[in-house]
Amino acid sequence: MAKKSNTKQTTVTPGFFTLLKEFFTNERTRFISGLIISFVTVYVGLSLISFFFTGGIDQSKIDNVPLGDLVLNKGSVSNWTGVRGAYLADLLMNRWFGISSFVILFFLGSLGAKLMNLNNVSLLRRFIFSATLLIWGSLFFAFVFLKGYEDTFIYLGGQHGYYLSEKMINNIGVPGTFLFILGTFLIIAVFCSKRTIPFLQKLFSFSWFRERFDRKKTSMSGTVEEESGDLIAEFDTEKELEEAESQFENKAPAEKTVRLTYADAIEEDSFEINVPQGEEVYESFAEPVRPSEVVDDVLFTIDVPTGDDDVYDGSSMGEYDPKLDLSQYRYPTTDLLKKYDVGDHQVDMEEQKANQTRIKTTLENFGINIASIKATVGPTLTLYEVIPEAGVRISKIRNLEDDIALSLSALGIRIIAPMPGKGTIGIEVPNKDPQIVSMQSVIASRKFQECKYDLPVALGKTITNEIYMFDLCKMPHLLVAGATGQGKSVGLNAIITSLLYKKHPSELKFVLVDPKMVEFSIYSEIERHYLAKLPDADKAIITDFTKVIQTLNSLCKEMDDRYDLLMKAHTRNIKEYNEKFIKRRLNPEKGHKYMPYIVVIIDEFGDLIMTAGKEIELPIARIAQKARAVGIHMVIATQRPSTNIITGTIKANFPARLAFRVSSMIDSRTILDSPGANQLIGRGDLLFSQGNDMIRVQCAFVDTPEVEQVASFIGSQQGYPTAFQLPEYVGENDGDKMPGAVDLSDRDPLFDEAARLLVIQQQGSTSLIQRKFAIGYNRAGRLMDQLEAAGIVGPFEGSKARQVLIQDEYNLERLLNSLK
Ligand SMILES: Nc1ncnc2c1ncn2[C@@H]1O[C@H](COP(=O)(O)OP(=O)(O)OP(=O)(O)O)[C@@H](O)[C@H]1O
Repeated sequence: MAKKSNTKQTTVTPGFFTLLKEFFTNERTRFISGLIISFVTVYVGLSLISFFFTGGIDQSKIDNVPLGDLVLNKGSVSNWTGVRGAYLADLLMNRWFGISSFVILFFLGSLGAKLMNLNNVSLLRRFIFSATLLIWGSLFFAFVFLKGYEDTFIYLGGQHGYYLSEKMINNIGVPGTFLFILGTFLIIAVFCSKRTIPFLQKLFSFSWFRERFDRKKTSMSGTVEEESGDLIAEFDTEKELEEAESQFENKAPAEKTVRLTYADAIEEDSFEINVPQGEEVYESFAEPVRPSEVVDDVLFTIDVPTGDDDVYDGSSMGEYDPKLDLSQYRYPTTDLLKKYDVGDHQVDMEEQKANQTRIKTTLENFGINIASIKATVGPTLTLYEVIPEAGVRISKIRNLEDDIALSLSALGIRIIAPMPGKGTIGIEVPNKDPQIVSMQSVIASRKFQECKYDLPVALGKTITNEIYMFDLCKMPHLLVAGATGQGKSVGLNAIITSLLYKKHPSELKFVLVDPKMVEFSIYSEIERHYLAKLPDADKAIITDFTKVIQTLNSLCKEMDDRYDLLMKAHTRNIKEYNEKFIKRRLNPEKGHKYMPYIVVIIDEFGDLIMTAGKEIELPIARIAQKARAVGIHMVIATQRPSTNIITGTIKANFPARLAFRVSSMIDSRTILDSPGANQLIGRGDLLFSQGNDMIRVQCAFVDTPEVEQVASFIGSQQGYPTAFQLPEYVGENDGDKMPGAVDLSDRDPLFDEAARLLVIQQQGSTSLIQRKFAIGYNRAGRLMDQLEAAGIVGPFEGSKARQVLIQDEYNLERLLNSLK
C-alpha cells in the first residue's frame, strides 16, 4: 500500500524581487515613469534651446564654478530653466556633444512614449541609432566649425567632438578625417534606409549622368520632330509644305534627321510622328533604360508588367502593423476576474484513507487482490491508480464499476482500465469538498501567459492540477455538448474569455449566435472591438433564425473570398498570408487585407437544426470542412446530444468534442463515441476528446459579473467605428422583385465571378454555377438570366447547356467594366 505523506498545500508568498519586478512591470508604474521622462525631456529641451540665446551671458557665471556654488547663487543666470538647466545645457552643449545633444532628447522622448504605451518602437534599435548619431554628429560639427571655436560661447561639436576631430586631423589629416566622416555617414544611412544602397549604386555608376545626357539628346531631336509633325499636320499642300520646310530649316539645327523625317512624311499620306519623350519613358517603365540598351538612337525598352502580386514589394514602408488603428488598446487585466481559490487547499487525509480502504475491500470482496494503490488529488476529483496482482483480468475490474460506486456511495465514479501509457487501472472518485477552479487562476498562470498558440483556450485544470490549454486553430472546430445546468455556458464563456485575454481586436472577431437571447448579450459592449456582423444587421449578436442562415452563408462567402486571396498570394493558410501582408509583400490595392481570425460560437445549435434543418447544417458543414486554412473556426454547443442533431455530417467535421455531463450512455456515445460523459459529476466536470485521446478536465469557472467586467473594460476603450463587416449575402428568395424582368443595375453579387467561371470553362451551365458557388437552383437560375441579359450567354436551350457568347477573359473584363 502506498504511503501518502501529509500533503498540506502551502501558499508561496512572492519574494522581494518578484514584488519589485511586478512593481516595475505594472502598467501604472510604467505610465508614470514615461510621463516623468517626457517632462524631463521637455525641460532639457528648453534648457538647450535657451542656451542659444542665453549661453553667452551665462558663460562667465557658470564656467569653472561647481554646481553646489551655483545653486546657492540661484536666480543670477539668464537661462529659462534656472541654474540647473543652465549648468546642464552647458554640460551637454559645450563639454559633451554640442548641438547633436538634441539626439539625446529624441531617445528620451521615444523611451517616455514607449513606457506610456504611445508607440511600439524597438528601444534597443533607437538607442544604437541615437548613440551613433550623437557621436557622429559631434565629430561632424566639430570638424566643420573647427576654426576659431574657442572664441565663441557655443561649441557646436562639444568638447568631445573637438577633441576627437583634432586627434583625427593629427593622425590622418583633413582629407582623411573628411573621408572618415563621409564614410561613416553613408554607413549609418545604409542601416537607416533600404533606399540608400540603390541610390549609392546609381550615384557611383554615374548612370544618372548618362541618363541626363541621353534625355537631353532625345528631347532635342524630339522637339525638332514634334515641331515638324505639327507643321506637316497643318499644311497639306506641297506648296505649303515647301514653305513650312523653309521656315523649319531656319529653325532646326539638326538638319539631317529632319530632312529624313520629311521625306517619309511626304511619301505616306497619313503621317504620324511618335515622339519618345525622354522623361516619360523613364518613368513609365519599371526598369530604367540602361545605356547599353540604347542602340543607334532607337530606344529599346523592356516592359515588365507589375500586375503579378509576387512583384509587389512595399517593404520600404516598413512592416504593416495590424494593431496600429487601436495601438492604445489595453488587454484586460487579471484583477477583473474573481479569485475563488480558498488559498491553501488541504487534502482531507481521512477521506483519502477511507476511500482507499473501501476500494481495496470492495475489490477483495470480488476476489481481486491489489498490489498497490496510489492517489492523485485534483481540484474536484481524486484519481486512484490501482495495480492488481498478477493474473487479474482487467474486464473483471471494469465490470465492478457500479459496485465500487455503491461501496464508496459516490456519484460520478469512472473507471479507466487500463490507464493509457501506464500499467495501472484508474478509478476517479469525486472529492467531498470540490474546489472551484477560477478563471483568474488559469488566466494568470505562467503557462497561459507565456503560451504562443494562435488561438489559445485555457479550459481549466486536469486531475493533476495542471492547466489544460488547447489551440483552437489546431482543433479546428469544437463540438460542445452537455445536459442542461452542467456548465456549458460557463465553458463557452471560458473559451471566449481566454481568447479576449490573449488576442488584440485586430486579430480576432467573434460571430456569436445565441437563440436563447440571454447568454451572449453581455458581449454586446465589445461589438466594435471583437464582433463581426452582416452589413445590414442592427446588432452583432444573432438571435433570430433567418439571420443565422444569412450569417452562415455570408461566412461561406467570406471563406471563399479568403481562399481567393490566399490563392492570389500563393500562400497556403492565413498565417502565411498575414505574415506576407505584414511584410508588405501583398498589394492592398489588389484587394489584399490583413485577415483576423473569425471564431463562430453557436449556442443551442440543436434548436437551430430542429427549426431550419439542412439550411443550417449545410453551411456549417461547408465551413467546418474548408474554413480551417482561412482562419474561420467554429464552436457549436447543444444540450440535446441526439443523433438527429449531432448528425453524421456534423460529427465527421468536428473531431474535437467537449462533453459535460449528459444523462445517458447513449448521449455520451453520440458525442464522444464512447461512454464516460454520463458518469461525470456536473458543475464544469468535462471530458475533452480530440480524436482518440480523452482527458478529464475541471472547467474553469467564470461568472457572468466577471465576464461583464471584462467586456466593459474592453468596451470602454476606443474601438473601430463599426463591428467587422461580413460580406453581404443575397438569400435564395431575396431580390425577385419583378419576375421575368432582368434589371442589370441590380446584379447578383456573384455576377462577375459567375461570368468569369462560365467564360473560362466555356460552358453555360446553371448546375456548374450552383456547384461552384454552393447556391440554390433559384439563385443560380436568376444569375443565368442576368448573364443572358448582359450578352454573356445565349438563350435557354432546353436540356443542352447554354452557348457562351464571350470567347475570352479579356473581352469579358471589358464588358464587365462597361456594366459598372
Ligand atoms: N466550471 C464550473 N465550476 C463550478 N461550478 C460550475 C462550473 N460550471 C458551471 N457551474 C455551476 O453550474 C451552474 C450551471 O452552469 P451553466 O449555466 O453553465 O449550465 P448550462 O449547461 O449552460 O445550462 P443551460 O444549458 O441550462 O444553459 C452554474 O451556475 C454554476 O453554479
